[in-house]
Amino acid sequence: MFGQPLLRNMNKQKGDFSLKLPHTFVEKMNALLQEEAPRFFASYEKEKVNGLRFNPLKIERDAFLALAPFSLSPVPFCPTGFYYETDDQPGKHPYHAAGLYYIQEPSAMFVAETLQPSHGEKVLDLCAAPGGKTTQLAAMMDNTGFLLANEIHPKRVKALSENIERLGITNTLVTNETPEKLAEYFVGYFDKILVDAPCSGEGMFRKDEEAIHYWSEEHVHQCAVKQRHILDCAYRMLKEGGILIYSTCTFSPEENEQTMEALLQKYEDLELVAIEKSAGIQPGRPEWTKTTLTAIEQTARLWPHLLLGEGHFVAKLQKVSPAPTWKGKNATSNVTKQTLREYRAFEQETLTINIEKTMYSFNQHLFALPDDCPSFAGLKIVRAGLHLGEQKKQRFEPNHALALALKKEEIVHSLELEDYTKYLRGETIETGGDRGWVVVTIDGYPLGWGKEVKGTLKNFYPKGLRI
Ligand SMILES: C[S@@+](CC[C@H](N)C(=O)[O-])C[C@H]1O[C@@H](n2cnc3c(N)ncnc32)[C@H](O)[C@@H]1O
Repeated sequence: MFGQPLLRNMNKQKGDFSLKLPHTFVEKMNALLQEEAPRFFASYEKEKVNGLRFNPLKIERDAFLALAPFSLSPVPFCPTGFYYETDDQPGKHPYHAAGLYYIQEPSAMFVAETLQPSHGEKVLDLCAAPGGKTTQLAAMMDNTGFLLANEIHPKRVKALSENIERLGITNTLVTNETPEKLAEYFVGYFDKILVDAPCSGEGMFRKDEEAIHYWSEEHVHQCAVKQRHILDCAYRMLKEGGILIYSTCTFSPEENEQTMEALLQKYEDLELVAIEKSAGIQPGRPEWTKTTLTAIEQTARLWPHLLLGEGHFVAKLQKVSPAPTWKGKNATSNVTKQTLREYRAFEQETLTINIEKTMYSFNQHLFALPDDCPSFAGLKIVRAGLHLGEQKKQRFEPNHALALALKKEEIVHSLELEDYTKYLRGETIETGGDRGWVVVTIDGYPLGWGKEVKGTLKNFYPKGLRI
């Protein structure tokens, strides 16, 4: 349902936010922006805007708009993105648990749009948690090809993995590695790489006031050093002709224009590719580089005073000369006949489809690997494609991820409920049926498993997700 959140939000005043901004940051932005600075600082007095992206892996745009009980208006630079009103609280709706959308800051949606991965490509999201861009990339790839989503921090990788599960993503390997380790494995492997870099977060001050407390000039410098190191690793993993996207949510030229300038000076075979700009998106600033590099105008800046969203920087580069080619092998199945037989017996009873992928088992857990999945021996794997379930004594127990990756017509027994809170709270539900494995659906969209035995549905909604 379309509403007018833009105008209402634009007019909401937030109080004197600029008073909380670090003094040195204010001085620096004044010096950089000069006569534009008052408009920039005025944006801190406005309420932040909220965004969500519907999930085209599960629902089409018109069906989503007909179903969503929120006030929505389109984000001009992302076809799947919408602004919503703060009072809507889409994160609390069962449609969120069903993975029909991902809540994401609107400017952040522009990054994956710039990468534009195609079906069947090999794509790396090197700094991926909590998964805003990974989930967008996987949807653009229509769950085909191979997507490696990596996150260095063990706690943050869990959130990434859960979001991938909720959105029904099946083409992704989730790893918890350093960029250096991945660079040893994947020399010249990827068609497209996203480095959504850790940064000083200046563009998020309005959304996340904690970022203000972390800010210092020293932190900006440390981030710039870290970013260059991550980019070195990304460069090694890019194949000839491959595309690299670099993005931050900060304003500082040291982390943006100057990081790109240093990268281009270091690697002669990297070239900037022009990013198409519309809807208030601005070019990067040559005058903020050390060598007044004109080509930097091809990069993009999203400013909170010029569009409805927070601050972002995006650059697109291409590797133009021959690169070493990948020498690795693809993963092969390690599954025993017995495990496969038990899974197929479950599948025949429960699903109307056969999942024909390379099967892989970690301990008793069975996964359907993404197409052309490279061998991952020695890497810290958090999720390997679609988690089908666990082999228990003489039976197969399906995983939550499988329910969330299915369409209603792929399920033999499903159950619509009048009251979803009971299911999402993990309670047992009296159904009167005796059908075995059942997928609980909301308006036909899977929420999770239940096992219906002698009139009662035993609840398999994961404990960690219960409300
Ligand atoms: C801007 S956030 C990524 C946001 C994510 N792409 C999304 O759209 O949801 C940057 C990520 O980089 C990770 N990071 C921090 N230090 C890193 C390093 N040295 N190498 C790789 N990633 C790092 C952080 O943990 C963080 O999750």
